[in-house]
Formats: sequence, C-alpha cells, structure tokens
Amino acid sequence: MNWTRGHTIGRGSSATVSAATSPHSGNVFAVKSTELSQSQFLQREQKILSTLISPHVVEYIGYDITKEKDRLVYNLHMEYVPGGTLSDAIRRHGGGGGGRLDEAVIGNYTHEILKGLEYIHSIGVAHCDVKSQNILIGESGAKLADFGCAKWLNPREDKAAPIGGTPMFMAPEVARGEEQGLSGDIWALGCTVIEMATGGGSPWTRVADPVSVLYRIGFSGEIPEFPDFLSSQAKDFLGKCLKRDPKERWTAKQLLNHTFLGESNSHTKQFVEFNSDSPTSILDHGVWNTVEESETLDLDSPAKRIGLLLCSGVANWRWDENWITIRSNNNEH
Ligand SMILES: Nc1ncnc2c1ncn2[C@@H]1O[C@H](COP(=O)(O)OP(=O)(O)OP(=O)(O)O)[C@@H](O)[C@H]1O
Repeated sequence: MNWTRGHTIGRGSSATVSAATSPHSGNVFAVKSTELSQSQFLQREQKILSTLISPHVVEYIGYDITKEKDRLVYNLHMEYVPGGTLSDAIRRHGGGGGGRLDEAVIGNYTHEILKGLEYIHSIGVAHCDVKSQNILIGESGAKLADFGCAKWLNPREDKAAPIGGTPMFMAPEVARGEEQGLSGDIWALGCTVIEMATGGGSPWTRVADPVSVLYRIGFSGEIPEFPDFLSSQAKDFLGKCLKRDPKERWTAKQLLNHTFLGESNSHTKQFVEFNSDSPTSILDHGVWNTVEESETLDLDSPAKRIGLLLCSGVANWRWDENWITIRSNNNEH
C-alpha cells in the first residue's frame, strides 16, 4: 500500500509516531516507526497488536518496511486516535500536580481501561505498561495503546518474554523480578487512577530515582497513598487493585462489577474535553506535544543491582518523561 508520512504526532522512548495518509483512499492513520535494525520491540508489538480486536484497544492496520533517506525503516500502521493520551487530558485539565479529574470522570476512564484489560486478559495477553501516557482517547472512549512491553502468558507462545514496563507503575512482584502477569496490569491500573486523582502526580512520592522506587515498591511493604478526596467506594476500588500480594488483587472481570464503577455508570458519561483533530485536518498542522527526546541512563551500581533483581539483565533503561521505561534486550526470537 502506498502512503505518505505526515508530521510527527508523538515520540516515545523507542519509536516515532507520525500521521500518515493513503493517497488513494484519503484515509488517515498513525504510523509508529523505528530503524529496522533496532525494531525488535516494534516487531514484537506488531505480533501482539495484530491479534487484538476490541473497541478498547488501538486498532491494528498492518506493517511494512520502507527506505527513507537511505535507511530501512520498520513501520507499524494503526488507527489514528484523535484525542491524545489520557496523560495529555489530565494535564490540560490543570495537571502537573495542581489539578485533578472529578471522580465521575475518573470512574468513566477507569471503566473503559478495564474493559480493554478484561479483553486482553481474557485471551492471555498482559499489557505490562499500563499508565496514562499509554491510554489514547478516541471519540468512543479510552483505548489501550503501546503494546511494546506486552506479552502472552502462555510461555509456549512467548518463550523469552522479558520483564519490562515503567518502574513507578510496577507491582511489587514485578519490581522484585519474580513474575509479571495479568495482576501486574491491575496494580498499574490502580497507579493510573492515582495519576488521574492527583492531576498527573506519581503513585510514589519522595523518591529520588528509579532505583530507589524499585526498592521501595519491592521491599518496603508499603502501598501508594490514596488521594484523600476520593469517596470510600473509590478508595475501596484502589485497595482491590493495590494489594501487594498479586493473588489477592481483583481481576479485571471482578473490578468491572465493583460499586465504584457502578456509580460512574449510572451517570451520563463524562470525560475531560479534548481538542480532537478531525482525521483530515491532522496532516495540516501540529497539534501534538512532542515528548522530549529520551536519553539513556547510565547504569550505576545500585541500578545494576536492580538489573539483577529484575532477572533479565536490564540493558535498556530510558527516561520516559518523568519516569523510565525498561525493556531488556533478551527477547529476540
Ligand atoms: N494510534 C495513535 N494515534 C494517535 N497518536 C498516537 C497513536 N499511537 C501513539 N500516538 C502518540 O505517540 C506517542 C508515542 O507512542 P507510543 O507510546 O506507542 O511510543 P513508544 O515509543 O512505545 O513510547 P514509550 O516511551 O512509552 O515506550 C503517544 O504518547 C501518543 O501521543
């Protein structure tokens, strides 16, 4: 399929996302690209995303390899989701620690994210990097995106699945490098609810660096603080997500029946207003905040110790805006 690359609409630690259009159909879509020689994570994402079909997951279109400025580029084609990320929505609402979303709005977004999680969990896929930056807001609601750390739970299908994700959102068993399964996504969902309820604040405060975050999550016995203003139902919901023992955490299916979401469902759906761009106007102008270029973090000795804890020889630590995303390089297959 012929297509034309438009401007950059997002940049993560591993890839650049551009708007794209097909000259024949005029369809607009999003293309996530990286140099072919460094595309093992994007190819992994393609393998998983291509198996998922749900209104609560960003839609897969296809992939190809192009030659651009003498470089071979691997491209993952997806539907273009016009409302930006949930993280953008929180910031626009007065985030950065100052604002917070109303509880009904939090309930609605949480409900949609959970529907996406219930679907992927029902077919044995763990997302492994749930956070507001990886939730896109479409016209029909929130969608799970960025399956770059995702894995199949059936080891026969995903022999070398590495431990990965964003330390600030990791569950205790993940931070200790023991296991990373479906319940890790539920812990991360709890952290995402805290993001929404604190105007983009982090689930763990008073931590200076990613290494101490991992130690605190893994070994302190603490759970993140619940924002005071939340109702008792919302706090109960958080309590079910943020159980330190993964076996005690509720599943996505159980959480969908929690009274917190029952409350939010009984009201008209409320979301944060966003400046969505129509698919045809997206190619004309830049409306997206570009995340700053990531930088590699040198491994100092505590980080190396955490690398050992993670049991996967952490080879790829990158800053992801305030937080880092970890992907180990041992997943080539
Ligand atoms: N389908 C899409 N439609 C619209 N915007 C998108 C789409 N996919 C991604 N984006 C934008 O591009 C940004 C980067 O995408 P993504 O998170 O998938 O990249 P990444 O390199 O895997 O990031 P990370 O550093 O979190 O691993 C997103 O935050 C979002 O702003």
